[in-house]
Amino acid sequence: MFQLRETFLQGCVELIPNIFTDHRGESIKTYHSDAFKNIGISHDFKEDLMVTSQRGVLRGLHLQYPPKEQAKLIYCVRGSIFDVAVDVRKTSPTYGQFVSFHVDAEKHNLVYIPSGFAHGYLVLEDDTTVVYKMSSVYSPELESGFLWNSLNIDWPITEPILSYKDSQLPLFKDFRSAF
Ligand SMILES: Cc1cn([C@H]2C[C@H](O)[C@@H](COP(=O)(O)OP(=O)(O)O[C@H]3O[C@@H](C)C(=O)[C@@H](O)[C@H]3O)O2)c(=O)[nH]c1=O
Repeated sequence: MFQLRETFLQGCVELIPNIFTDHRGESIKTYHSDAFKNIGISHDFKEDLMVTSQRGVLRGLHLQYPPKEQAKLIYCVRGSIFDVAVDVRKTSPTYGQFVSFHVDAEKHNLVYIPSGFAHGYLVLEDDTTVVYKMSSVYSPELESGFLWNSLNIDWPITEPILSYKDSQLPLFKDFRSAF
């Protein structure tokens, strides 16, 4: 039901869903609990969020700490993003390493990011709408993160539009992971 594309960061994967097309349009299943279980993703997802942003907006890099850590399933329903996941699992051999994806409403790809990763994205087109499923509810007191450009990520922008909160995040080198 989903084509799985693994990355070198264990657990962080891209998924390509089947697309059913007929003369009326198309149908795409973005989530199926048994199919996800078969590829090792098993969550009782607790929240969905739909976020629209303009081109040049960068959100991240964010994570939420235990006991409300969040695995995320991300896709675009309109437009496209440069999506980044950074491994912050302290015992991981790939700690501090990252992977990026071009997530695009026209490609219909999805990205699954386990907990223990920081996440962020740059919006590539005006009126891009991103949908996330999250495995825990939003808990602002457990939010953490680090500055978007404090790792060597190849962001295709030099002066993104940031929230004030994101502009004040610490550098990655000063960030202490609780994972
Ligand atoms: C993320 C989030 C925000 N909010 C509210 C709080 C605030 O008023 C408004 C905007 O919040 P923020 O500025 O934190 O939103 P934003 O900067 O878009 O934060 C998001 O960034 C991306 C990269 C992620 O991975 C998400 O998990 C989340 O951290 O929305 C919720 O109610 N629930 C949520 O899950």
